[in-house]
Amino acid sequence: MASAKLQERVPIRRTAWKLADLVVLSLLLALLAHRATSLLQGSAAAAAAAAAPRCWLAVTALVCEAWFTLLWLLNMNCKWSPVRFETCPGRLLQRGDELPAVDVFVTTADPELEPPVVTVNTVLSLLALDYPSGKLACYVSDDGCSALTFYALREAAIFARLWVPFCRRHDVPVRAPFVYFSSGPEPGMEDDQEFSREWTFIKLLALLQNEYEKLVDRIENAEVSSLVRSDNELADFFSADRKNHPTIIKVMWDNSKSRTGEEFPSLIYVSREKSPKFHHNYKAGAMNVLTRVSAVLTNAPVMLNVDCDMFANNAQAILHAMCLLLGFDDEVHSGFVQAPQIFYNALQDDPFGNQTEVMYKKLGYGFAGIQGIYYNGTGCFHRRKVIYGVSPDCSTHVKPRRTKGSPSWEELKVKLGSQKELTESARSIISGDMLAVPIVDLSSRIEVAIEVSASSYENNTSWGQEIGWVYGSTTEDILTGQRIHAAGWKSALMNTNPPAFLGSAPTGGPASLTQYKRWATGLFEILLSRNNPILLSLCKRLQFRQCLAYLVIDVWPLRAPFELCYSLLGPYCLLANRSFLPKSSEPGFSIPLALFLAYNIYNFLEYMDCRLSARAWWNNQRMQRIISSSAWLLAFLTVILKTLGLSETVFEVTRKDKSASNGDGSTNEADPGRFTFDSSPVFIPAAALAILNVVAIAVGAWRVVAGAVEGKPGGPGVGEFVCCSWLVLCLWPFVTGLLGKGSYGIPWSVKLKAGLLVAAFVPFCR
Ligand SMILES: O=c1ccn([C@@H]2O[C@H](COP(=O)(O)OP(=O)(O)O[C@H]3O[C@H](CO)[C@@H](O)[C@H](O)[C@H]3O)[C@@H](O)[C@H]2O)c(=O)[nH]1
Ligand SMILES: [Mn+2]
Repeated sequence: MASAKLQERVPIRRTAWKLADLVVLSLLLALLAHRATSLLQGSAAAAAAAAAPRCWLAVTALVCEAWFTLLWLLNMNCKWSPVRFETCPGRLLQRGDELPAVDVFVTTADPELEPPVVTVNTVLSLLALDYPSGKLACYVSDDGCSALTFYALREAAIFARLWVPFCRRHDVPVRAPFVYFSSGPEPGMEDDQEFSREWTFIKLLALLQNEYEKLVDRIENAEVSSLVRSDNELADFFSADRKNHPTIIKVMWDNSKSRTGEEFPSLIYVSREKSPKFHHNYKAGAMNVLTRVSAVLTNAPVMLNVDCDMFANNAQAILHAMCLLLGFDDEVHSGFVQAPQIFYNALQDDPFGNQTEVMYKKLGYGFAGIQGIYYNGTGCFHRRKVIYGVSPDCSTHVKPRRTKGSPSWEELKVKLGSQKELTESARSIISGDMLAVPIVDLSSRIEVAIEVSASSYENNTSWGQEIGWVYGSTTEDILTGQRIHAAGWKSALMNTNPPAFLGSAPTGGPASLTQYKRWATGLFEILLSRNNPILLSLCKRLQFRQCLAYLVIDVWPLRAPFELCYSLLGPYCLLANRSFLPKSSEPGFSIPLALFLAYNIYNFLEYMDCRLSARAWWNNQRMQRIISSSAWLLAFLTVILKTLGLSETVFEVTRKDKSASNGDGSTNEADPGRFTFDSSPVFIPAAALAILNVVAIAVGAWRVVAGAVEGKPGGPGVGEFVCCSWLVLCLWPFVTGLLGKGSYGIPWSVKLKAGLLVAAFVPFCR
């Protein structure tokens, strides 16, 4: 086996980075020490003078700085020992072994926010992947219960009959039609072929392009209301209310009916039952239904899940994943295999700070070196048995009795629910090897599939708890990944060139901040739940360092109050004529100065290390301040309100732009990189912070000019001015937004509320 290793785990050396980590850490500690000693001296002096110590300003600063130090330590732990994995799919093919079947899940929820053309491209790219057609099945979950999505997929299935064989025969690199047809024929593809073959190829290509354009045209101009009435297959949608309807499952294509040479994987449409009586648990609920439906239909031992906007960008994606699923001596090393989330519509220099590339390369590889990369919700291959809550040491045989920490077969049956076909399929998955034989005739099993997708099916079972995708957080991916790691599994980061999948990142202020708010909300829900990493590490098998690594992400919403507090200190001091940092004349001044420089240089170098631009660094560090004072802060407050029973958290679906149909990644916005606003409350705190800092600088500067500072030794110095100016630079989109027009301007309602917040703050600065 060693001669033909399918994968290699390569530790990444980072000695210089470790030193830099320690430099920043020691500066943070020096700052804390300086703060603590001057606090002690201050209170001693106050005691001697029998005056009440007025030290709360310094105490606030100390608490925040202690928090920042803790965060730095958490980050250091996470990044300390990164690894990457190399995969060799060529060897997999050479081995000629049989490959395990894969069930592919695509989720969509709203035909308005997620245009069906986008979903269709994703599905086509997956159907055409390099993998035996009989071993792949694609399930599309439609939480929107949309006739249009159904119609689009049915049309796509017809197109797939031409598309899939074409892609495989001509080894098309990217198999999402919109990418292929927008990039023109691959250079070299026709070069070395004879003239006649080239000519037929070009003719075929023209035919396909024409067919694709017709497909897009049909989808975009479909008259849904008349279709539902005239088309028999669409009749189910006629009276369907998306929040209250029975399950609709249709086999759009059954591969076993393919003619030889024209095979392509089965395609199944699933719109699970919705009923006002049951919470549907958003994407996690959809994934659990897909898991059960596929269990009774094709029951593949491996499941791949992608969001509807995430097309396969590397034809060998599944083969690479197989290298990691099959390539370890012990399968515990790859409970799941996650591909990085990379974006195709990425705007230059990441203006909205949501391309997360540095996060992947620094934190993601760091996680990979501990217990494994986090599950990211999309582009991930799961072992089905892992999803069934099986722990690594009980995986080869279903024990009749309980073995340490793992459920017995009887228990598992209760947990999975009583449906016979489902429990039987689960039994074969848990006890069998990776080569369980798929069931052939799909249409004979539809009734059963409908049964297991009922809203009430999960009552008195463990779905959403110990089995399947975990409920209770709008960031179900991190939560589910944590549960898998807590069961003792490790995970592998799959890094391919070109990237395995590409998705779309939201653009514009409202969409980006809403997405960050949802993530932070979900993360806070995780922290407050019994599935928080600390408990999982104490009571289960989540490794301690992995727990600390998860905390780096999970504490996003908790960072907001600390960062807000700290960013209020500067303007407070300028307004109140006080200071919280050492003066430039004092020896302690060099500590915050060095820290400020070291921290920013460190971050800047990380961007350089990832081959990103200086502009991308600036945009991200700026967005960090904006996100913290808007999205994370609101998420923090929302969850507090939810805990008090005053509000609910919802999964707000991110809008995906339709660039998949026009093919050039362009948006309607004149300047897509410029920050846009709407009247959402998420903008209020950041707008208030921008106004406050501008006012504070004006007041502070006026005092300097009027010479009012000299008389008072405790007044602000350079440090406070730098803090406020830096914040104004970071919040610059908001500063210009105060005067901007249209979507580039902050709406009056937001400005008014922000103004009121500032007015409420100023009286404190006396
Ligand atoms: O009720 C719902 C809501 C959402 N979705 C699907 O969930 C996916 C992710 O939703 P999206 O709005 O695109 O969220 P993003 O912020 O882009 O997604 C990231 O964050 C989510 C967790 O917050 C993860 O689930 C995703 O995989 C991850 O890409 C999409 O395919 C949706 O169709 C459903 O199926 N049902
Ligand atoms: Mn998305």
